[in-house]
Amino acid sequence: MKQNRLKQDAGVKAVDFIKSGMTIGLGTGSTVTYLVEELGKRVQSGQLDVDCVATSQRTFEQASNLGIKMHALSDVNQIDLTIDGADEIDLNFQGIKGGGAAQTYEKIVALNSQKNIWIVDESKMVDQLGAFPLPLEVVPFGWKQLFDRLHKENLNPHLRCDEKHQPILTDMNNYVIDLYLQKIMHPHLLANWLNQQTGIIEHGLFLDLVNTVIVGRLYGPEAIENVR
Ligand SMILES: O=C[C@H](O)[C@H](O)[C@H](O)COP(=O)(O)O
Repeated sequence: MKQNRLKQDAGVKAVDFIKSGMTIGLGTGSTVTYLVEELGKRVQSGQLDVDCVATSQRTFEQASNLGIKMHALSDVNQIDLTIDGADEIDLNFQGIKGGGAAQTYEKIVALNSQKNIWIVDESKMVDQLGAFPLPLEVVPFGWKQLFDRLHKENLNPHLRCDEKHQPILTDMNNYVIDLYLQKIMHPHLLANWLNQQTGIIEHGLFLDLVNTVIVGRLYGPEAIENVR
C-alpha cells in the first residue's frame, strides 16, 4: 500500500540522523515500527551502538527483540534525540499525536529530548489541525462527568472503544476520549484549557516541540527543518 511505503521511507531515512553514542527516544506507531526495524538492522550489523528509551510497551518489546539496548526513562541522564510519528502536522509545525493512545509517554519523552524528529507520510501534512480527532488520556474515575463537561463545551467527545464496545486502555490503564473538532482555530488556547481540566492526564496537541519533520513523498523522503 502506497501510504505504508511512504511511512517506511520516512522511518528508514530518520535512522541517518542517529549517531553511535547517542541516547535515543523511540516513539510509537506504524511509522516508528519501520524506524525501529531499520535501527535494529544497523545495531545488529555493528554500524550503530546506541542506548534507547521507548514511549510504549509495544515499541519497547519490538526494539528489545531486535537487540537494541533499551532502558527505563528514569535510568538515563539525557535523551539526545527522539524520533516519533504524528497524526497531523500543520503549516506552523504544530502537531496532533495519540492516534495509538501513546501521547502521554510520548510527550514526556519529547519534552526531555534535546531534539525531536517526526516521521510521517505526506497525507499527515495539513493546513490546519483538527480533521484528525484530538486524543485525550483520561482517568477512568469520573470519566463520564469529564465527558459531559467536554460535551457542554461543544468539543464533540467520543470515548474510544474496541470492537466489543469496551473502553480501550492506555499503557497506564487509563481511558481515551477523542474530540471530533474538524478545525482547531487556536491550538494554544485549546491546549491551555485542556491542561486545566482535572481528570485529563495528557492531550495530543504537541505544540512548539518538533525540530525536523521527515515526510515520505512519492519522489522520496524529504527532511524539513522547523526554523520558526
Ligand atoms: O499514539 C500514537 C502516536 O502518537 C503515533 O505516533 C501517531 O498516532 C502516528 O501513528 P502512525 O505512525 O501509526 O500513523
